[in-house]
Amino acid sequence: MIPLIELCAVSFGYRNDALIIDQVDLALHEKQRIGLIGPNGSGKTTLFNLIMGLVRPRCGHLYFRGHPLTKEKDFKVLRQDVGLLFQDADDQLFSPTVLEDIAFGPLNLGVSAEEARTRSLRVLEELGLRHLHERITHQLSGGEKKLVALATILVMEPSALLLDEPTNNLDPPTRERLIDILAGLDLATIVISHDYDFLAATCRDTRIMENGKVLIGEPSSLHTHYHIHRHGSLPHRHGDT
Ligand SMILES: Nc1ncnc2c1ncn2[C@@H]1O[C@H](COP(=O)(O)OP(=O)(O)OP(=O)(O)O)[C@@H](O)[C@H]1O
Repeated sequence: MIPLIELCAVSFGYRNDALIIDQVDLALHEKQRIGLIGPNGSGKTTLFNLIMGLVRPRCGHLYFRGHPLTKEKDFKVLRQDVGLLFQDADDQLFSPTVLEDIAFGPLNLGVSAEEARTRSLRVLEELGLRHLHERITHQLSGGEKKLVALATILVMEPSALLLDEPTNNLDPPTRERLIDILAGLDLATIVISHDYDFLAATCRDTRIMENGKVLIGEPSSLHTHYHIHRHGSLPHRHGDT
C-alpha cells in the first residue's frame, strides 16, 4: 500500500551547519500512529517542518500519497490534508475568540459562515470544549489553548496529524482526555513527545530520534522517568548504566 507520507533518505541541516536529519527513511500509512521520542535538539520538530515543507531537504525525497513533494504547490496540497499541532499553541491561535479561531480554516476554504460555525461548534462539542467557544483566546490556560489548537486542526477534517509535544501544559485529567480523544480518532498520526507513557498509551509504533537518525523503538522495554537515575529524562532501557 502507498504510504500517506513517505521520506526516503532525507537529510537536512540549517545553512552550512552539520546534518540534523541524516538519511532518514520514514513511512506513515493510513490510520497508523507513530510515536517519536528523543533528546532535546535531536531534530524531531525539524522532521515535522520538513514534512510540512517549512524547510527543504538538502537531499533525499518526500512523497505525499505517492506524489513527490518538490515545489511549494505540492506542499500546499499536503498542508490541506495534514494538520500540524505546534509545540507552542500561541503560534497556532491568532483570532480574538475561540470560535473565530476554529472557524478561520473552514472560512478560508470558502465554507459559508453558518456552516463554519456549525462545524466549529461540533468539533468543540466532540472535544468537550463547547463551554469555551465565546472565550477570548489569549486568556485561555495553556492546556485549554492546546486543546483549542487541536480543534482548529480537526475542524479541517485532515487525513493525518502531526502532534508536537501535545501533552505540554496539560494536567493529568486533561492529558487523559487527550489520550481518549486520540483513541477516538482514526487518523494517521505522528506524535512527538518526551512523555513515554503517553506515547505508549497512544501509539503502537515508537521511533527514537538520535544523531540524525530515526530508529525503531522497543516500546515494551523503553521508557523515561525523572530523578531516579542518570538516564532518567532520556529514553533508555533498564540494564543501561
Ligand atoms: N532556524 C534554525 N536555525 C538554526 N538551527 C536551528 C533552527 N531551528 C532549530 N535549530 C537547531 O536544530 C536542532 C534540532 O532542533 P529541533 O527543534 O528539531 O529539535 P527537537 O528534537 O524538536 O528538540 P526539543 O525536544 O527540544 O523540542 C537544534 O540544535 C536546534 O537548535
